[in-house]
Order: sequence, then C-alpha cells, then structure tokens
Amino acid sequence: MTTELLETEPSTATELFGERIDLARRFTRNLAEQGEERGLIGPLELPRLWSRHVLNCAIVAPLLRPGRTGDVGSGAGLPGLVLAIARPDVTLVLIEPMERRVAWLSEQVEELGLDNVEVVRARAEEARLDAPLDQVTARAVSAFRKLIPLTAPLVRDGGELILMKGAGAPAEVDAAAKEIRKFRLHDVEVLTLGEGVLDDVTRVIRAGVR
Ligand SMILES: C[S@@+](CC[C@H](N)C(=O)[O-])C[C@H]1O[C@@H](n2cnc3c(N)ncnc32)[C@H](O)[C@@H]1O
Repeated sequence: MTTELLETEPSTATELFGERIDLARRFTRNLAEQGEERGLIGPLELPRLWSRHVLNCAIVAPLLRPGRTGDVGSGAGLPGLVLAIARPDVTLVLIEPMERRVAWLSEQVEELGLDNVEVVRARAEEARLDAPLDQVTARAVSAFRKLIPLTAPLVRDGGELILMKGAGAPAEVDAAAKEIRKFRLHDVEVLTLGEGVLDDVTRVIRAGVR
C-alpha cells in the first residue's frame, strides 16, 4: 500500500517517546503500509495516523504504573503496542479475540523486538490470565457501562481501569452508575490529556478497582 498520504511526524512525537522514537516510527510505518489491507485501520486514517491514533495513545503512557497492564480489544495495537513502546518498564498483556488481529500483534512484537508484551487470543470475559492485572486499558471497544464487566474482573484489588473515550465520557460515567456500584469501582474521574500538546485531546475514564 502507498504511504504517500501518511501524516508528517508531529514534533511532539519525539517528546512523548524519547529514546524509543525509532520504534514508534517503525510501528507507525508498518501500520501505514499494511493497516488498511489487513483491516486494521480505515482508508481515511493515514493523514492522521500520528496525531489521532499513535500520539493520542502515547499521551496515556504516564498514567501506567510499573507492573502488568492489560489492553482489552487491542486491534491494531492501539493503545497496547504504543504503550509497550513508550513504557518498557510495564508489561502489556494484549487481549484480542480476532485471529487476524492477533497475528498482526504477534508479528509486530517480533518485528519490533518488544520483550514486554504478551498476546492473548481471547474475549476479555473468557480470558484466563495467570494473575490479576494492575491496570487495564481499552480504546474504542464499547460504552463504559458495558466495558466495566469486561475489564474490572481482570484487575487486582487496588488496581485501575484506564479507558480511552470521546467527548461523551462524562455522560458514559453517568449512564454506568449501576455497574460502578456492582463492580465496586471508586474514584471514577474523567481526565483530559494533551491539552496544548496534541491536535485533539485524549479523554480517559480512570477508575479504581477494589
Ligand atoms: C473498534 S476495534 C478498536 C481497536 C483498537 N483498540 C483501536 O482503538 O483501534 C474493537 C476491538 O475490540 C475487540 N473486541 C470486541 N469485543 C471484545 C471482547 N469482548 N474482548 C476483547 N476484545 C474485544 C475487537 O476484536 C476489535 O479488535
């Protein structure tokens, strides 16, 4: 596939990835070259692949604690692979049910030489993990109230959900009152990341898991 339309790398990329910028460039280029034909990104995404996707995910990296973070519904590796590149001190467990997406994720782990990623082919509600996770991320998987039962059971007591959301995040929190109580989430907040840094801010619902 042609990568002529690939967005010029924004200068913020180097700030967000530091010395790991070359890995981020390789991942972005691989996604630009193969993403559309492999059904990972839509045809209109190349001109905004850095700003709307890769950087939008990288801005979340400082929220991760050292330990094991799951990414439910990783798809193309957003945010899971981007976070693994930005945070080599964190192990990312990518939980994705679709075989061809799992194949892509595994290939990228190998190609980029990432030693802090585990790929698990499963639906989140059926995933059998060795140990509870410290945190779980998800992006563009489903509404918060539906994500809670998929993600909270995977997280240890004292861990967190970090769910990437759009402008409707506050309304999603309001709509999830029943699930928040049922799964004993606490300190549920909507964060806005990247103001003045990214073209489009990133919104995150962060919640503690008891
Ligand atoms: C719209 S894609 C988003 C992919 C990626 N997170 C992104 O932001 O580009 C949703 C992904 O969630 C996965 N998915 C759907 N239901 C799931 C479930 N119950 N458990 C884990 N993954 C799921 C799909 O296979 C798909 O890869």
